[in-house]
Amino acid sequence: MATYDGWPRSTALSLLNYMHAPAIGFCYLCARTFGLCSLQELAPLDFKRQRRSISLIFIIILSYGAQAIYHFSKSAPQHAIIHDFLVTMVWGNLNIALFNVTSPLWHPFFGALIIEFLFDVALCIVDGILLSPRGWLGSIHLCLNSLRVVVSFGLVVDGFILFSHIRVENHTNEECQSLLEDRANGPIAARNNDINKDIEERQKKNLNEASSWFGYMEGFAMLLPYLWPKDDWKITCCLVIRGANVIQKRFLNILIPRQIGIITDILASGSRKAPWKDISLWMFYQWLGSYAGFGAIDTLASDFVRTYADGRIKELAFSHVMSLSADFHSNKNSGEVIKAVEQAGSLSNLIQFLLFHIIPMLIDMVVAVWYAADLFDIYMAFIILAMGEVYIWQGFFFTPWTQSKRRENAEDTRTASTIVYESISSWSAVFYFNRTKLERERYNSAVQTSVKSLYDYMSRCTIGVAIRDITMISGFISCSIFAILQIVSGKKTVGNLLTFLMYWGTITGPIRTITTSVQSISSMFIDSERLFRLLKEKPSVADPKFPQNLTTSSGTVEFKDVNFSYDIRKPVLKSIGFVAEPGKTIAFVGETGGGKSTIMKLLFRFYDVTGGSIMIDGQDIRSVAISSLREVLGVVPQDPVLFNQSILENIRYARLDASQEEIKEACKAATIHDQIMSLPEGYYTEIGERGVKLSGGELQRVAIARVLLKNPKIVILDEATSSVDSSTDAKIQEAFKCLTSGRTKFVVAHRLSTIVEADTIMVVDHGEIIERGTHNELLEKGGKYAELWIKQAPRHPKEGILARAVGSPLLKLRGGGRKDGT
Ligand SMILES: Nc1ncnc2c1ncn2[C@@H]1O[C@H](COP(=O)(O)OP(=O)(O)OP(=O)(O)O)[C@@H](O)[C@H]1O
Repeated sequence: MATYDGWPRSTALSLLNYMHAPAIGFCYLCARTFGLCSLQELAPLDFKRQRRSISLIFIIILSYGAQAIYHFSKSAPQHAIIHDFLVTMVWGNLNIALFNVTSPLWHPFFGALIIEFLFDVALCIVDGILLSPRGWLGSIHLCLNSLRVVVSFGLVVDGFILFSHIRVENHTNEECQSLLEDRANGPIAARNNDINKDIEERQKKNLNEASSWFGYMEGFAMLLPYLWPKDDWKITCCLVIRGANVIQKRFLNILIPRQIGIITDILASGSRKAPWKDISLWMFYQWLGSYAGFGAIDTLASDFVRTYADGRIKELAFSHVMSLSADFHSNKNSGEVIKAVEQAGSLSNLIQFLLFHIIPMLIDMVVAVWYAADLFDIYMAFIILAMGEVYIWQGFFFTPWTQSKRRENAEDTRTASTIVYESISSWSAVFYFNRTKLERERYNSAVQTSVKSLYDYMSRCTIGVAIRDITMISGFISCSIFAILQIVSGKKTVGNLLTFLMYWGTITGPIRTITTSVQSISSMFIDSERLFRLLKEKPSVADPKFPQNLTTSSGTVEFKDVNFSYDIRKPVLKSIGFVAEPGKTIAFVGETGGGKSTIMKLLFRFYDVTGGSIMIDGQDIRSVAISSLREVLGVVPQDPVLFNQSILENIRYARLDASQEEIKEACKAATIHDQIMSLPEGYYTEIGERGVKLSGGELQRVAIARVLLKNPKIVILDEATSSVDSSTDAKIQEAFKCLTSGRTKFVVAHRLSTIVEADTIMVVDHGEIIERGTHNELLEKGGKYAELWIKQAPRHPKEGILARAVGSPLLKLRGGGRKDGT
C-alpha cells in the first residue's frame, strides 16, 4: 500500500483529505443559495442525461465506499477514512437531490463536479505518483483514484456541453432577432417586452409560491412589527426569557447525561462513598431543565408572545380586509376570507416554531455529532451521521407523498365549510326552492370526501413514521454494539456508554424534529398561504399619498366626462357629465341595468372612474381622504344592510354619539317610530341577520332614519321608497324635503311619480345620459322618459299622471287627451 509517512507529502495528503468534502459541500451550497437569490432559471434535464449523470456519480460513490473498506482494513490514518466517509456522504446527498428533481438548478452541480475533478487529479498525483505504491492493493488504490479522475472529467465535459447549450439557446434568440428587426421599435421588440413581462410575472409568482422561501420572507418582514413591536417591553422581556431558555437547554442537553456518566464512573471505580457533590449537581441540572425550573417561566413567556402575536395578526388581517375596495368584496368568497382571518394564528405559530425550535435543533444536531465523537470516536459520529442522513432523506421522500393528501384534505374541508356557510346564509333561497334535501346531500358528500382524504393522509403518515423508525432502531443498535465493543476492548468506560444512552434522545430529537418539522412546517405554510394571499391584495381604490380632508362649502357635485367599466371588455358608463347644485334634486331614471346605481357608487368612490373626473366643491374626489368623502355622503340603498343587533344600535350606526331622542326624531321623520314602539321590546328589538325580522318597507324606513340621523351634506336615495306604500311614501317624501333643504340630493327611481318634482331628471340608457330636463320638459319632448311615463301611467290613475301628460306629443300620437283638456 501507499506510504503515509514523511513531510510534506503526508501533510499535503491529509490537507487534501480534510478539505475535499467541505469544499464540494461549500461550493454547492453557495452556488445554490446564489441561484435561489438571483432567481436563476431552472434548466430541465432530459431524462437520459439525468440518468447518465446519476449513474456516473454513483460510480464515484461506490469507488469511495470501496476505498473506505480498504482504508479501514489496512488501519489507514484517520484523515483518509474520514475523507472517504465524508465524500461518500456528500455525493450521496447530491445524487439523491439530482434524482429528485426534473429541472435542477444546474450551476451548483456543475461547480461541485469541477471541484471533484480538481481534487481527484490532485489526490491522484499526491497519492499515486508522489507516494509510490507497494503491492497489488496499492495498485487498486491508484486504479480507484484514476477511475474517479476519468469519471469526474466525463461529468465535467458533459456538464460543460449542457451548460453552453443553455447559454447558446439564450443567445440564439437575441442574436437572430437583432439581425431581423430594429430592436427598439419593431414587433420583435414588442415580443421581447411581452417575454420580459412574462418572465417578470413568473419570477414574482415563483417568489410568492409555497416552494419559494422568498415570498414568505417578504411576508415575515411585513409581519414582524405586528408580532413583536419594538417598543413593547413586555414582549421584549418574554423574548429575552425565551432566548435564555434556548441557550440553557443547549448546555443542559450535554450536562445532564455527562453528569450521569461521571457518577457511574465513580461508582464503577469501586468507591464506597456516594458522590454527593456530583449527585447534587445532577439534581440541580434536572430541576433547572424541568417544568418546575426554567420550563414554566419559558412556557409562560411563550404563551404570552404567542397569544399576543395571534391577536395582533388577526387584527391586521381583519383591518386589511376592511380596507380593500369594492371590487375585492364583490368578487370574494366570504367563507374563504373568514377562514384566512381565523387562520392568522398559524402564521405566528410558524414564525415562533422556526425561531425557537428549528434553529436550536440545527445547533443540537451539530453538537450531537461532535459530542458523540468526543465520547467514543469519529466512527460513532459517522454511524449517527449515516443514520440521520437516511432518516432525513426518508422524510423528504415521504413528505410530498403525505402532504399531497394533506392539501387534498384541506381543500375538501374548505369545500364542506363553504357549503355550510352558503346554505346557512342563503337559507331563504333554499326554502323557497325547497332544496333542503339537495343541500343536505351536497354537504354529506363533501363531508364524506373530506373524511376519506383525512384517513388517507393519516394512513400515509403512519406508514412513513413506521419506515423511518426502522432506520432509527437500526442506528441505535449499531451505535450500542459499537460502544459495547469499545468498552470491552478497554478503550472507553461504562460511564461513557451510560452518557451516550442518556444522550441518545438529544441526538435523535433534532433528526426526528427536522423530518417531522418538514411536515408540520409545510402544513403551517399551507394554512398560512391563504392569509399571505389576502395580505398581498392591494385596494384598487386608496387614499392619495398626502390626503387632504374634503372641505365642503355648498356641496356642488360635478361629473366631468366620466367613463367607467367594471370589466375592461364591457363599458358601463360613457361620457357622463352634469352639475348638481346644492338644494337641487337630480333624479336618474331609465331601464334596469342602464348604470344609474353605478353613477352613485362612483360618487362614493367604491370604484375609481376610468376616464374623466368627479368633483365636489371643486375638489377631485380622488385627491381627498376617502373617509372625509364618505362622511359628507348619505345613502339609502336599494337593498339596505342591517346588523343582527337591536333597532336602536342599527340606527345609531350612522352617528355613534347620537342621543336616544335624536334617534327617535329620525324614526318619526321616517314614519317608522310607531311601528317600532308596537314591537314587544321597542327600540331594543333584535332584528335578525340582515334584518330578516323586518318587512321590506320597514327595513327601508330604518335605513332612511339612519340617513336622517347622519344628516349628510349630499344625499343619495337609490330606490329608497320602492318597498313602501303610496301614503307612507308621501310622508317620507315630506321628511326628505326637511332633510334635503339646502343640500344636494340624488334620487335613483323606477317609480317616476316619486321624482316628478325633481329639478333635473336624467334618463340613463346603456351607460349614457340620453335625455335631461324637468318632468314637463321631458314629457313635452316625447322621448324615452315620456315612453316610460306612459308605461307606468295606468298604475297610478289617481295621481293625475294622465292629466299632467295632456298635450304631450306622445299622448297626441297615441290619440290620447280630451278636447276639453280634462
Ligand atoms: N360589481 C359589479 N361587477 C360587474 N358588473 C356590475 C357590477 N355591478 C353592476 N354591474 C353591471 O353594470 C351594469 C349597470 O348596473 P347598475 O346597477 O348601475 O344598473 P342600474 O341602472 O342601477 O340598474 P337597476 O335599475 O336595476 O338598479 C349592469 O350591466 C350590471 O350587470
